Parts: sequence; structure tokens; C-alpha cells
Amino acid sequence: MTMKERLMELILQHAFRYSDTPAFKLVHGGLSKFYFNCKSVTLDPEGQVLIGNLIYRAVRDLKIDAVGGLTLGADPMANATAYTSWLEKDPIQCFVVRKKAKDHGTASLIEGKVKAGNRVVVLDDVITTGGSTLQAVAACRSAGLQVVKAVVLVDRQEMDGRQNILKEVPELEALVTRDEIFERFSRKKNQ
Ligand SMILES: O=P(O)(O)OC[C@H]1O[C@H](OP(=O)(O)OP(=O)(O)O)[C@H](O)[C@@H]1O
Ligand SMILES: O=C(O)c1cc(=O)[nH]c(=O)[nH]1
Repeated sequence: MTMKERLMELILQHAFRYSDTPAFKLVHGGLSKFYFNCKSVTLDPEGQVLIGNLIYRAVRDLKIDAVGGLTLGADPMANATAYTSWLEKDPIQCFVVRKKAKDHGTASLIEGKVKAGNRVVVLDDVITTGGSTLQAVAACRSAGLQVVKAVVLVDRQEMDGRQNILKEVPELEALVTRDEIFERFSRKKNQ
């Protein structure tokens, strides 16, 4: 089994929820019949190894300085990537974009060892509208970082999320798509 196949198994088993009625409220305010609670995979030890390796492979040729994104979704993914990169003897920093700048201390919006001019990849656990990813992209740009790609764990393939991100970022890679999970979900249901 490949890392991606195992990751899809974990997502289906622990993160994916389906309801016959639209029971899940999303960030954009609408309701959906399905939901990915990705934290149960991104915070899982096996999930961390799989995600760290798959994201590392998706970024290793880009000569980037760091990966990160909007807290909370991106955080464990960025940590896993940085950890993997160290094991690969190719260290990549990770950073966290706060939802709101701190009003004390260094008043930072972005935490981590990144500085203006760095090349970065923005991460997210899910995209629906792409708004959260784009919030992180805007914060990176304000800090003088160059966003060269976005990598997301799950693309819900709706609300123009992918297209919205591609208006601002040259490349977007989803480790897994909604269709891939739906296909496995219906196969399992019909077994
Ligand atoms: O593409 P979008 O329409 O922006 O939706 C996707 C976002 O929704 C969730 O964030 P949430 O605000 O629930 O935050 P959390 O990660 O802090 O739990 C998820 O982590 C994504 O960041
Ligand atoms: O759009 C969202 O808010 C959203 C959808 C989803 O499947 N998972 C999630 O964490 N957020």
C-alpha cells in the first residue's frame, strides 16, 4: 500500500463524516452533508509520518525556506513536514500564521524563523472556498514572503476553492480529493 492509500484510509476512518441531511456548518456559513475533521488525522502519529513525507515530496524540489499556514489546520502539517525535512538532511522551517496579530510581546502575525524574501509553501488541512488559505497567503505577502505553492490535505472540490487559490498562487496540490474519498466511501458502503 502506498503512503497516499494509507492516508486515504485514515481520512475515511477518522476524519470523514457523512449525513443524509446538511448537518455540518462550514466556515463560509453554509451547511454541508459531509465534513472532514482532519485534526484526527493530522495530529495522529501515523498521520504525521504520512503527511510529513507526502508534503516533503511535494515541496522538496522547490528550494523553499519554509512551510506553514493559518492556525490551527496547517500547524500539525507544517510541523510534520519540518520534522521529515530534518530527517532527510534538508531542513525546511515551519511557521504559523495567527488568525489575529498579538497585541503584546512582539505583536507578530507570523511565528517561526521566516524573514522577508524567503520562499514559502502555504499549507491547509481542507479547502472549501479557499478563503483560509488565501488569508495565510495575504499574511505571508505582507511579511515579504514569496508564496510559491499551496499544498492542502483535502480539496472539497466545490465553491471554486481551487480556482480562487490559483488566482493568487502559481501552484496548488491536494494530497487527497473529495472524489477519492467519496469513491472509497461508497465502495465500503456497498461491501
Ligand atoms: O476554504 P475555506 O472556506 O476557508 O474552509 C476551509 C477551512 O476551514 C477550516 O478552518 P476552521 O476555521 O474551522 O479552523 P481551524 O483549523 O482553526 O479549526 C479548515 O481548517 C480550513 O482552514
Ligand atoms: O469549510 C469548512 O469550514 C470545512 C470543511 C471541512 O470539511 N472541514 C473543515 O475543517 N472545515
